[in-house]
Amino acid sequence: MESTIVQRIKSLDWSFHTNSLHEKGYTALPKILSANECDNLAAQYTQSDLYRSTVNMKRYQFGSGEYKYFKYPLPAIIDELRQSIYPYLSAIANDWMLRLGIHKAFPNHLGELLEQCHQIGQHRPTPLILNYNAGDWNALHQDLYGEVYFPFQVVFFLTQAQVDYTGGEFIMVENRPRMQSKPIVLQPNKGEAVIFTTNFHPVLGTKGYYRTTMRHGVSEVRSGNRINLGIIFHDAQ
Ligand SMILES: O=C(O)CCC(=O)C(=O)O
Ligand SMILES: [Fe+2]
Repeated sequence: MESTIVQRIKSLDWSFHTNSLHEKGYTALPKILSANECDNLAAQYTQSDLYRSTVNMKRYQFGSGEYKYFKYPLPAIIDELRQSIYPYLSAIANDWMLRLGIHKAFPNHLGELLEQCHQIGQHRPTPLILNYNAGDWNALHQDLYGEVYFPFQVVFFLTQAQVDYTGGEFIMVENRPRMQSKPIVLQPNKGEAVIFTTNFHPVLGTKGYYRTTMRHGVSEVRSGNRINLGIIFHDAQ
């Protein structure tokens, strides 16, 4: 992959992905990171000076496995991904707020959103790298971290299903008011990504838009090692 991150993000079919986010609350992106970029990010898992904290998932009953939150300054590739994807999503986020009658407008640039986070004491970076071995899993959850939050996040798959690991499907559950929940199971390839709602998804009903809430997690890894990069846009308290 010769092109810059900005060029790769720009060349995505944003009208397709925008539609898919509106319709389903998530969208699966094609390969964005090269195998080499994935390997480098995964190999940096043990480089402790890059991270501000390490979470043992079992200890907090979040599932089983381990993840680490990056420190500022973020590695350049993560910063570029986060900055370049954000503006496409802030436009959709603003449509969602209008549809749901929520008086909230997200700025067009990530820097301004982070500024809003800082003003209310949310200073800590949220991009993270997750590492699962056989038997590990991630309980259904949301990544909100404070009063200011951005309604989308992105997860990049740094290892290859059926080669590096088996099991470990990416799971989303859409909770529909007064209806049974919708399960969504994805197993993207290495270098691919999924954009999904952090909290809720506006769905058009007979009386206008209503919200469903979505949670995400990971099914048990049956064998091997699965490493993913999560990009959350808001800073944490
Ligand atoms: O490992 C995964 O695919 C789940 C990652 C996750 O929970 C996140 O990116 O917020
Ligand atoms: Fe998460």
